[in-house]
This record gives sequence, structure tokens and C-alpha cells, in this order.
Amino acid sequence: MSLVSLPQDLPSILKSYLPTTNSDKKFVTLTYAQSIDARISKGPGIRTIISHPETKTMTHYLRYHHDGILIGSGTVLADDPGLNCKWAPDGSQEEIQEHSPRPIILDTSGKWKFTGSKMHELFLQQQGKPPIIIVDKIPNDKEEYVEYMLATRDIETGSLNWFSLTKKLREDYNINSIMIEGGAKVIKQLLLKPDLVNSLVITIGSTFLGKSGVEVSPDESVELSDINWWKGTTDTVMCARLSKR
Ligand SMILES: NC(=O)c1ccc[n+]([C@@H]2O[C@H](COP(=O)([O-])OP(=O)(O)OC[C@H]3O[C@@H](n4cnc5c(N)ncnc54)[C@H](O)[C@@H]3O)[C@@H](O)[C@H]2O)c1
Ligand SMILES: Nc1nc(=O)c(N)c(NC[C@H](O)[C@H](O)[C@H](O)COP(=O)(O)O)[nH]1
Repeated sequence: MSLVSLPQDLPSILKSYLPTTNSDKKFVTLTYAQSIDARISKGPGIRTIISHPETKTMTHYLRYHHDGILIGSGTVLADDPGLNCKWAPDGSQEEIQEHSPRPIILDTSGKWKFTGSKMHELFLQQQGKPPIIIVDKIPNDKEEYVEYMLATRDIETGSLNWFSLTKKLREDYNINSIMIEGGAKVIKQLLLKPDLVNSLVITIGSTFLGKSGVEVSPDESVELSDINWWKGTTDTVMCARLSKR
């Protein structure tokens, strides 16, 4: 699949919302595409195209600028995504392989298999990297090329500690910048974490997906700051930061 060109005016808008090059600081970008009625797919498990081809290219431009890309098991099972980077300044195969982010799959109950996936196929073609899977238990039948990382949980609540997770990815795998693409369960948690998320890049497609669509409304109200809008052919992109609560 080839991408359409990146709109010329997008990089200047995105610049201050991206990790700085050579930064060894932790940087988390939360990014996804939603409908006007805040849905990210037509229904649970249904892969739904919302982005115009030009904002799809933007997603690959964002991937180029991050060390890792994280999604939940619901998304990997529904979408079978490639999670590589297909955009590069000169589009060369070497550059694409080098800049493809490391896929990080939050699959605590071990439902997904790398073998046979689109990610696996791209890795074998040297067009993508193998994943790190975040699990609650290291499986007995480990898959070839996969790295397993134990989920870090709060002792008192038992819930996933996102701060420790990003710290561990940084310390153990040198993954400083992470872009988080979804799905809904992951997005809803992170919209309430202004101390963890450095920037928000949301594509809003000109469609309503309706009541049976998968919604991404957070459990509480969320204020944004440092807001910038880009207008494309059919989509708009909002770049912002989560305000401290
Ligand atoms: N439009 C977009 O930009 C976009 C992006 C990604 C996904 N999607 C869509 O979203 C849907 C999937 O969303 P979803 O909400 O079902 O799944 P999800 O991708 O958010 O994954 C949920 C799973 O991730 C793991 N997980 C998440 N948070 C966890 C935590 N705190 N502790 C432990 N494990 C945790 C669990 O295994 C959980 O079942 C699909 O339809 C997909 O097509 C759309
Ligand atoms: N930007 C964006 N626009 C969309 O319309 C849409 N459905 C997604 N969905 C995000 C989700 O993570 C998908 O699974 C990957 O975007 C697929 O990624 P690949 O191209 O296979 O690498 N993302």
C-alpha cells in the first residue's frame, strides 16, 4: 500500500507536539481518529476507516517520530495492524525499517499471537519491528522474535501502572517516545492522565458512526490547552495538551 503525500502545512503544526529529536526524555503522544460523535469504530471489533488518506499519511509521519507504538489487545485482534512506518523523507526501504516504531501490545491475558499476523509478515519482509507484548504472566510457549514484559501493577489497587510501564520500556528497551493509538479502553484511561500524556493528536473525520459505534468519551470532563487545528479535505486534526486536573 502506498501513501498519498503528506499535506505541506501539517509538519509545522505538528512540530511542537512531537518528541524532540535526540531527546532521551520520556514522551507520550495519544493519537487516534474519531467520528463527529466521538466513535472510533462502527462497533466492537469492527475495523473502520475514518481518516482521509492524507491524515492516514500523517499517522505514518507520527510513527516516524516515535520509538514505540502501543495498542491494546482489542485493537490488535480486531484490526490485525502492521504498526510499521510507511512514511520517510526520502521513502527508502532502509529508512522505513530503521524508523518503524517498536510495536508494544498490551495483552495482559495473552490472547494474541504474533505468528501469522500482518506485523509478523512485515517483520519477515524487513519492513517492521517485532513486538514487545505486555503480559501478566510470561507464557510457557514463547513466540520467536517476541519480547515479553510483565505488566507493572499497583500493589494496593491491582490496576496497571502506566508510569512504571513507560519507565520500564525506557530503561529496558531504550524506548523513550511512545505513540499510543488505542483502542477505546486504552484511550479512555489515558485521557485522564495529563501527567503521562505529553500531547494529543486527534483526527476528526466527517462522519457519524452512530450509537452502536465504539465511543471514546472519558469518564470525567477533561479540559485541553495549547490547542491548534488543521483543516484538510474531509478531516480536521486537533493538536492539544491535557490540562492538569
Ligand atoms: N479510529 C482509531 O483511531 C482506532 C484506533 C485504535 C483502535 N480502534 C478501534 O477500537 C476498537 C478496539 O478498542 P477496545 O476498547 O475494544 O480495545 P483496546 O485496544 O483498548 O484493548 C483493550 C484491551 O487492552 C488491554 N488493556 C487495556 N488497558 C489495560 C489495563 N489498564 N490493564 C491491563 N490490560 C489492559 C486488555 O487486554 C483489554 O482487554 C476496535 O474496533 C478498533 O478498530 C480505532
Ligand atoms: N489514524 C487512524 N485512522 C483510522 O481511520 C483508523 N481506523 C485508525 N485506526 C488505528 C488502528 O491502530 C489501526 O489498527 C491502525 O491504524 C492500522 O495500522 P496499519 O496501517 O495496519 O499499520 N487510525
